Amino acid sequence: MKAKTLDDSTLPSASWRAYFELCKPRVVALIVFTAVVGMFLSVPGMVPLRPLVFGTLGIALAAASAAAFNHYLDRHADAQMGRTRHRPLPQGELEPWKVLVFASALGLASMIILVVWVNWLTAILTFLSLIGYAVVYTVYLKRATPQNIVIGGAAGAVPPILGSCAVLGQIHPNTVLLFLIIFLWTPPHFWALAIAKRDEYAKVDIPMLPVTHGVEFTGLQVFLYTILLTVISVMPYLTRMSGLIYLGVTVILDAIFLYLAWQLRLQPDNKRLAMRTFAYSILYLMILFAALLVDHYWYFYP
Ligand code: HEM
Ligand SMILES: CC(C)=CCC/C(C)=C/CC/C(C)=C/COP(=O)(O)OP(=O)(O)O
Repeated sequence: MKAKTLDDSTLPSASWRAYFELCKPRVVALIVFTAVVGMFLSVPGMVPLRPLVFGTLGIALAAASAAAFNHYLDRHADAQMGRTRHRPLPQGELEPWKVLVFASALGLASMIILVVWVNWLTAILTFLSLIGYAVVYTVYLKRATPQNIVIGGAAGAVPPILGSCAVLGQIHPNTVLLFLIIFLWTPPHFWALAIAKRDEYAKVDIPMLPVTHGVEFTGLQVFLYTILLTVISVMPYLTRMSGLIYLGVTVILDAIFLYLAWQLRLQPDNKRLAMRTFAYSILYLMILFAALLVDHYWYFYP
């Protein structure tokens, strides 16, 4: 544990910042955004207020809980990697038992909100995503196979289905397409970062693809998954779920992603390029989901 001084974790604000960081706020923000888009795409007009407010809150709390469990369970590996060394647990800003209580409390609050004010199906599916990420991925898959993020990625791809379920009480077929988009986006998103950080993963014996199969093979996989992503990303237009605004935006987004992934395939040792591809992947998903939303309402309120 770090010595207590007046200018760090002993101050309440520093402690709140640490708890906030446990929730991986930026990741959770994008996850929640995909869930909210799933809600809006399930109805022609405005989403009823109750599922909108409580569904969003319940899903956000579950994702934050999963993130906090991940901080707790990975605290030893996190202490050894430059990218994660600054986190609250490796820094000794919080004691592990407090993080466990915090993560459990968020998870419990999420379940109560979803069961009482939303519906059982959303609560069950959200719970499965939480367990999928916090337990199946973090505890088992991450250290078991280089396909860890492909399988574990399913948990992060479910939120649009959760959003839709919160509104309709059932799974809308359109949101399965949104699930597939995030599912196929995850490998290029993460493997681009893993190429850049492969030495750190090797140091802590985590079998990420660039560690087990090298950067050339990983670069090829990033490119191939980006092609699959391109194909699935135009499906909302082809199935008439979305219109020309969505198609126009997506084609541009895909072209840039394909270009970056192709470059990465040619120069898989280029860490700067790998980080640029990773950063772009986040922008890609954000803009694609925003385009789905704008497109949906453009045709209802032209
Ligand atoms: C198994 C699935 C996934 C894996 C393994 C993964 C992995 C990662 C990693 C290692 C980082 C870097 C975090 C850091 O350095 O603090 C990251 C960042 C990020 N990820 Fe993912 N991710 C996954 C799924 C998702 C999903 C589903 C979303 C959202 C829909 C998402 C959104 C983000 C965002 C927004 C960031 C940037 C965070 C920041 O700037 O602090 N990720 N991801
Ligand atoms: C609805 C619901 C409950 C969703 C949960 C999904 C969720 C929180 C996904 C987060 C994805 C993510 C940041 C994975 C990285 O974990 P990592 O351990 O590989 O990365 P790290 O080394 O940065 O911690």
